[in-house]
Amino acid sequence: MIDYGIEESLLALEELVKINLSITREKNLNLLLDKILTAARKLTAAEAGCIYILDRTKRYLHPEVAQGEYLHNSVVPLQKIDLKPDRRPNMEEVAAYAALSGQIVNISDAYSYSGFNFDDIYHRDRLSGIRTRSLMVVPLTDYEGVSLGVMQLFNRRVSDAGDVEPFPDKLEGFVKAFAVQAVVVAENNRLLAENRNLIVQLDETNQVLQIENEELRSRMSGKLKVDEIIGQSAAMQQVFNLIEKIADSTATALIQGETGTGKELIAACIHRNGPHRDGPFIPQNCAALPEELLESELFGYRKGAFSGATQHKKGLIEAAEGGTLFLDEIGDMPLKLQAKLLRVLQEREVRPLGALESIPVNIRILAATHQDLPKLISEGGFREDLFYRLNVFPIELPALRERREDIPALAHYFIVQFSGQYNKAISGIKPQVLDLIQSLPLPGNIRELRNIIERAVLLAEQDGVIEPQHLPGYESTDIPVTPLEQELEGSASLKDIMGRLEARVIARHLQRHKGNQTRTADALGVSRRSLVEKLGRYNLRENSCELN
Ligand SMILES: Nc1ncnc2c1ncn2[C@@H]1O[C@H](COP(=O)(O)OP(=O)(O)OP(=O)(O)O)[C@@H](O)[C@H]1O
Repeated sequence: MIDYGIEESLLALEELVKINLSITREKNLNLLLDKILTAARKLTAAEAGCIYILDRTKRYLHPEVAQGEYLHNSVVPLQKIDLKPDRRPNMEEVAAYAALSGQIVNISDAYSYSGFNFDDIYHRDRLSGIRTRSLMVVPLTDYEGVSLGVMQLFNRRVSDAGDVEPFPDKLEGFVKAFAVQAVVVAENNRLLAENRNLIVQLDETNQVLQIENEELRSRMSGKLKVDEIIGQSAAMQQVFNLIEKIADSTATALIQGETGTGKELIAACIHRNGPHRDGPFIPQNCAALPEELLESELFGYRKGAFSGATQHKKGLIEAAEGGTLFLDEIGDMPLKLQAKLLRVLQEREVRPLGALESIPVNIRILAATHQDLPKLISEGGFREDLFYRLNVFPIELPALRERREDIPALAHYFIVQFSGQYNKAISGIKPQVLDLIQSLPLPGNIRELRNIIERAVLLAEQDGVIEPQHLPGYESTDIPVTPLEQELEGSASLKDIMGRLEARVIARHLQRHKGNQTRTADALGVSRRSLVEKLGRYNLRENSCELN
């Protein structure tokens, strides 16, 4: 044990450095707290001690470690301490007082001091037969005053045979400095542990999602291969059921859904699972080309069919032989081409521009649209007969907002995809980011979600996780607190805060106007009577001269 005479300060400092080194190496938070307490007891020659840690709500101090015969094995276990019983600061309980005020409390004899309620200590002493005399209560705060908890040290006894002594005042600064160091180490430790937990949690979530997905796929894919299509929602399950029913046939299907809901993906899935799977899958967007060009793209032409036709060109219908032609945005197909397409569907043959003969084709035709085709029919923009031909098997794809439960799995899927593409090792996404995404309107559906995740992966740390600031247009909802607000917010109510602010402003103006009430009232835009009333209320009268 160390006694702090002036000449022994150097020795004590050396001891402090040793202790600091040993606690810096400790990774387990509880063991670390235990080491901190051992060290503090050594520094102060305290017979016993304990550490309380503040919980996340900042409301309760929880006993974490206790040392010394009558605390450690006590028949009365240490209880958690409420910092604000009945919403009022608990200034009676010494540990609560130290935590709330940030002050060290140093008491030479608990039995002759009446400033705090020591009933618990007296009760424990009665049961243990040990008398608590001196105690030092140290708030565990870091350099910025952020509180971790409180350390209590009991009964300074410099030698085993000696009496209990008060803790010397000059020890306070020393213990406080030690506490700050210890808190920083503990806080870093806690953050590290939290980070590790978070990563483990993310890994677990990923694994769960992966397992769920695999299970789902194996259930679905008794026959159906739905790789690359994420969708555990009931709405998507229905879609998979439908696909399974038609996949075996060569039936035409009309896939309807908003932009970005995955129409092309579903079409490719039908193709992959159908009898034409070994043939080509050829997609063509009917809205992407003007009429003539679309016609020659789809139907092809013979040499000399028109002025620029210098050689034969096979159309996509012919090129899709033995496979699937996917006509996206079919609602935008011009009426003339609709008539020609109907013929292909009915006759199963195609006649290129300028050809005399038709060519038989064995293809599957799938079509998709985001438009309301019956409405288009009623407006004369779409052929009814073609609609019925295509609509043999309608598949309605739900918007992403109708199946938000799929968002986490989709997000993870895209994270993996883009992490690979951009050579990053992103390990997951924070739950609150998923919450944020799930609350977005997402009119662009899965394509929009995919873009959001691609951007987030690019912005995230090389081996980090996706955080809120990686989302587009993210603004922190934490409004920064000014130092003045911080200071004033110690007051209990808004009225109290406003009062203190008003008093400060008036005092400052009074000072500026050398106590002259009339000029101060003018400057503040209030009547002199009102100013006088406020001066009384805030006890500022002596700062002003009434006769001016
Ligand atoms: N269920 C899904 N699982 C994984 N990725 C999906 C899913 N649905 C769509 N995607 C992806 O979202 C993007 C948009 O999908 P797709 O092009 O199939 O939508 P679309 O409905 O055909 O869009 P548009 O109407 O604009 O043509 C693609 O990158 C696709 O791979």
